[in-house]
Amino acid sequence: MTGLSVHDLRFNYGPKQALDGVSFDIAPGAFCALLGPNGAGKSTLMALLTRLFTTRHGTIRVAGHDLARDPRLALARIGVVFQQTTLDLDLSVYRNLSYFAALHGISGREAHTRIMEALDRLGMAERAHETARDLNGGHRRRAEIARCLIHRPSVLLLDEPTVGLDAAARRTITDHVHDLARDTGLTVLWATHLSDEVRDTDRLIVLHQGRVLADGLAGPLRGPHPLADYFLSLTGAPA
Ligand SMILES: Nc1ncnc2c1ncn2[C@@H]1O[C@H](COP(=O)(O)OP(=O)(O)OP(=O)(O)O)[C@@H](O)[C@H]1O
Repeated sequence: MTGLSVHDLRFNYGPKQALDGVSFDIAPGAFCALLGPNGAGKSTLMALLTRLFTTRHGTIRVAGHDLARDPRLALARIGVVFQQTTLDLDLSVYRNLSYFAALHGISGREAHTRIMEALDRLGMAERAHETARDLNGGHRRRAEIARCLIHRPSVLLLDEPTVGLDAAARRTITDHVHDLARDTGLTVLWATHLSDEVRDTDRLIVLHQGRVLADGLAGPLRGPHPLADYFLSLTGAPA
């Protein structure tokens, strides 16, 4: 298994149990939507997957590397898009990506090739020399996703990456990331509370109050019902 594997993960904020025995395996090249209402535990899970938080309860394996035992190897295989933008708005798109490449020890011609390849994948090559501040929200997000690809990760983690974007920009970004999983074998974990971002062919994990309530292909799970109705019936919360 070279994708993402989580086993019996538990995490507490003091007396508050945010994750209560979360387990799943995501195969390489799969697009997995992590659907949960506010407070489900999505951000806590992302924080554990990126090692912002640690826990003694449970295991995480990234591309076969145990995150607790081999953090450097595991983290090197991850690309992350956080909820809040982390671009330097005063730099060009290209400089944002070349700075990130340098942090990963990639420079010169190799860095240039990877940067342009990544921007091209996200339909952003023509905007390489625009200042990040001048981009709209959707283009900023695409630049951030391109930046995540520079070090050629195996697993891409996105924490509600479409928050604040309009419907067209949300659609473009979800399409791009689905294409990435299909074309490059990248394993994707896409946290969202919006059921319209999930396709029937996606793997779907429903998280609620720190527990996995459902895990499978989205189409068969929802059956004849719209996904939003299925989600409501499981969690009592709208999506
Ligand atoms: N620093 C904290 N201290 C105490 N409780 C917290 C803290 N951060 C989160 N929680 C609680 O842990 C639970 C999971 O929160 P988390 O932010 O992981 O959920 P989420 O699914 O990401 O929600 P959202 O979509 O609102 O970001 C919630 O009940 C939340 O109130």
